[in-house]
Amino acid sequence: MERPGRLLLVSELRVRNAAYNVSLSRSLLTWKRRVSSPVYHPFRPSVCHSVSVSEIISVREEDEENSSRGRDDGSWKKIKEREGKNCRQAFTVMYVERCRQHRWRCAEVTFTCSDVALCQRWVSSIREQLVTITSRPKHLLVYINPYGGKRQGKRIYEQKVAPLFAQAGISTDVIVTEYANHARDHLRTEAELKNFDGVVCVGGDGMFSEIIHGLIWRTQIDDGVDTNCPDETLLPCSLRIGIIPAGSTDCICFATVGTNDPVTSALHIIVGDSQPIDVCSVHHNNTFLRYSVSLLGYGFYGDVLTDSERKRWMGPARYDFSGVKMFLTHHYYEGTVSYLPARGIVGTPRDATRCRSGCVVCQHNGQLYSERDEQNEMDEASDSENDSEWRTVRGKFLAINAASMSCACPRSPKGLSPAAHLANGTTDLILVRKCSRFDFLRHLLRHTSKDDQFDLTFVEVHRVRRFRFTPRHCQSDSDLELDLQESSKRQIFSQICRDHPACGCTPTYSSWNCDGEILTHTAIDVRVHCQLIKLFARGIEEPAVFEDVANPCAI
Ligand SMILES: CCCCCCCCCCCCC/C=C/[C@@H](O)[C@H](COP(=O)(O)O)NC(=O)CCCCC
Ligand SMILES: Nc1ncnc2c1ncn2[C@@H]1O[C@H](COP(=O)(O)OP(=O)(O)O)[C@@H](O)[C@H]1O
Ligand SMILES: [Ca+2]
Repeated sequence: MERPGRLLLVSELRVRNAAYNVSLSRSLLTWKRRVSSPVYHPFRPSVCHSVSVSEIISVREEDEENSSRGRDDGSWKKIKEREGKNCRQAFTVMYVERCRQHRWRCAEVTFTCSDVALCQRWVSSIREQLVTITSRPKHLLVYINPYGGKRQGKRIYEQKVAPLFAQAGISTDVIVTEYANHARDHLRTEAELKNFDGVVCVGGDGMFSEIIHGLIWRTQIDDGVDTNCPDETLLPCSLRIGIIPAGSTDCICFATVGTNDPVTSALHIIVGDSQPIDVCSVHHNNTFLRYSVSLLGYGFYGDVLTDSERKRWMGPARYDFSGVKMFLTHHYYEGTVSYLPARGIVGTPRDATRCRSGCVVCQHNGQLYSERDEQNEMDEASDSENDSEWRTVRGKFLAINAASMSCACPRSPKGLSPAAHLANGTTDLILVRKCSRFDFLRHLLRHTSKDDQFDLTFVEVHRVRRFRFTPRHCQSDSDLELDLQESSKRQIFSQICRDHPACGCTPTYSSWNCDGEILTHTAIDVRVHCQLIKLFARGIEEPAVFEDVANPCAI
């Protein structure tokens, strides 16, 4: 709990019908019920509330108009009734209240006082403090995908988010997209970005992906960066991005906020949170393909996505249907994965610690203390040049997943890589080798339980800065010769399979699932760009310490 510092204002005000000592400092607004009797009363807890100024959404003076209309909760009406016609002055403070499971709500408290001037002084003092918070956005560009998830994006925005933005004094330009890539192309070519303090997307991971593609492209083009070159250092985007979850998985929102709740996301935007995020660039033969911030998955997750796109009419349930189907199909894919292990970093994918709000590892870009200075001097391109560092794994895989964040979502609350960091400049490369259906099910089920999904002989995980994948049929001749023996065996079986298509013979290629969008190429070169973008988020908060909950004013 923050200490209040020098008090700016202290008064005795009333909340409902009780007298409170109310104080305002630069960091805290506190209201504590006055105790009429000095005798200690063990069964009447001292009622004391404290709100960080940074989490006050707004303050409004209650006026005649409000009182005659009667607000939704009727609180001012009740005050008027209690106080009679000779009414008192009142003001209402709206602030963030934490609920269960990382949800935030907008709570209100109405203070009354007998003196008009005092009431106005309170309102203006609180407003003055809010104005000093420069990280809060004032103008936002909002894109709504009306087609994602359960097709509720527009309703969610209009009913749950727009009223909160209005209350917080945020003005918006809203665009409801009319086709796929509308938002991306608008950001690339039309949007007057200098007029905005941030961009908000209402939709799923695919909609978020459109926004980052537009913003990253715009930032690089403005500075003449060649995005087709995988070794180019990309420039970070200055505008923050807010995600109002209205998609099917909403993994990026869940993994950065801890819940998929539109009101919580709106409040994180209003208070001006900022969370840097790593971005992977995906190239094929020196041609840029896509960016990814959460999952790049080949094999199982690629197949689930491809199959589920044909069943969009099912809504989010399509993933469950295709998930079960692809699990039963049990396809594996051959290829070569090469990766550049992340050196000189804090942590491994097998750590018990988690990336949480204010993560110290991410604050230092994942670098060890001793390595930071060296890192500053290091030319990042040398990563790709130092071939001795690259490692190669060849084999048959059920899944190849690169998780640049935990990829937590309601289906898997701890995610594909629970210890992954949001902003340490690495991605966790998870290789699931061909195994029995039973073993693969054990691995998958561990995404939903406390058990370690990596503690299996056929699973390996590496924290990397860069990796490449080549499917077997794209490998060089010399590579292929190594597999000659096995190949002749396969030819016999593939003939049998052509004759009996129902035998379930595995296809040659899968597709890459790139944040929920299908990639057009299978051979890819992936590189992590540390903290390329920023979200209106703060990472998942640890649950409040018991002491603070029980006694919020114990400071
Ligand atoms: C048979 C038991 C299976 C239990 C497996 C549970 C594992 C679930 C892990 C899910 C990780 C999801 C990573 C996130 C990917 C999203 O970017 C992507 C697109 O999201 P959106 O645009 O919001 O729809 N979602 C998916 O690819 C869905 C994967 C679902 C797999 C079952
Ligand atoms: N107006 C639109 N009509 C059709 N597709 C759209 C529209 N706007 C965005 N899209 C595309 O919809 C796809 C799914 O969006 P997304 O927000 O990820 O929802 P979901 O989570 O249900 O997949 C994305 O590929 C996105 O580019
Ligand atoms: Ca999607």
